[in-house]
Amino acid sequence: MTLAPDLTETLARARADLRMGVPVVLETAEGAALVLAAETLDGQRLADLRALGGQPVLAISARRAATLKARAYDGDIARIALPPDASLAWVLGVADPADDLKTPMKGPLLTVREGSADPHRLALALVKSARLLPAALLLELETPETFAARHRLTSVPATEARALIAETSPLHPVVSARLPLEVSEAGRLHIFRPEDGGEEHYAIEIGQPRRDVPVLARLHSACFTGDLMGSLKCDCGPQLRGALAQMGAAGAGVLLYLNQEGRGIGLANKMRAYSLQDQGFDTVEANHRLGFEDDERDFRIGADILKRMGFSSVRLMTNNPGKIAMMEDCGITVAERVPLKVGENPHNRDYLATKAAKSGHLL
Ligand SMILES: Nc1nc2c(ncn2[C@@H]2O[C@H](COP(=O)(O)OP(=O)(O)OP(=O)(O)O)[C@@H](O)[C@H]2O)c(=O)[nH]1
Ligand SMILES: [Zn+2]
Repeated sequence: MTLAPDLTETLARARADLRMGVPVVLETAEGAALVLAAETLDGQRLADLRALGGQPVLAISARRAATLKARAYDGDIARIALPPDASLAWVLGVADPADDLKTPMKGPLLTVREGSADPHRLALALVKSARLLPAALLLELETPETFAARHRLTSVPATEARALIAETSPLHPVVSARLPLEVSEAGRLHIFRPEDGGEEHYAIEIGQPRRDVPVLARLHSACFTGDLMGSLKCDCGPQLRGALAQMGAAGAGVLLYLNQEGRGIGLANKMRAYSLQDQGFDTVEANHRLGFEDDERDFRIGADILKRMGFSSVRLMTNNPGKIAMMEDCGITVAERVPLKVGENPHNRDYLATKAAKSGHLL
């Protein structure tokens, strides 16, 4: 018997540590590396890192590297050698594009090309899954065997973690209860919880949809600003209410409310993107400058929930062809696309036009 955490639980701990600014250790085939998330780094930990000796490396995504004009020898990521005199502000400036225009980074940024980039890639995947900016400091450890235990740090076996982090965590139904809604008194809310300590996702079932014919369905990604605050910058609120209203009128349907705020980058990063949009960048460019892809959502989650609820075929309410392709890939038949065009206003007109031009949304 062991009470020790398994790999999934260890990764959840590592994410929590990184969010608080606590370093974690990656055990690699060659040794081990200390990892710190750039976003939550502080002056003391930077000094502690330097005191260990060696050459710290700041890993960023190729997207961010393109903005900073740093060479990304590793394809999808770049490894910048931390200059000896680099301050905390310097590290944060590489990670966060907020002041790119006001105070452009002074180059050239020296990027590393020798050795394996695998630990750096994994570190970036970890900080991203912790909803932090995709930038991490790594230092190869001289005495890997005892380091984590001596400093009471979470230690992650890199090879096994790499495979696990690419997978979608299994989801389990927790509870469901009757929830009368304005659009239909026959509402029911289901809660699904992932095994990896991540956010729960919800399904709202309206009426008693048949499982043997395509169900009217909507995969809605959380948007705190649009869904709850009535933000005019996007069309999420009207889409959410419009979809529920159509399901209510039809007497049956299922709406998945997926907690993938900001197309999977989290609310804090979405607000960073909004700041960049105020500097003149569009929704896609803003994500790229932050180091993210324009859409970081994992749509397998939605397909898994539908299957768990017994649905295999949907009439999908969306304007996003990517969602349709992803559902089909995940084994859900999209029998019909039901357009969902509501809520255009002067503030979101450019946002919607960009989605049509760059993300292939159907107008
Ligand atoms: N990163 C980022 N996310 C945004 C921005 N505006 C809205 N979002 C997020 O985008 C998601 C909206 O997704 P959906 O409503 O599923 O929209 P969609 O993928 O365009 O597809 P359909 O609405 O189905 O046509 C929500 O998670 C919002 O929080 C933005 O400017 N930047
Ligand atoms: Zn929105």
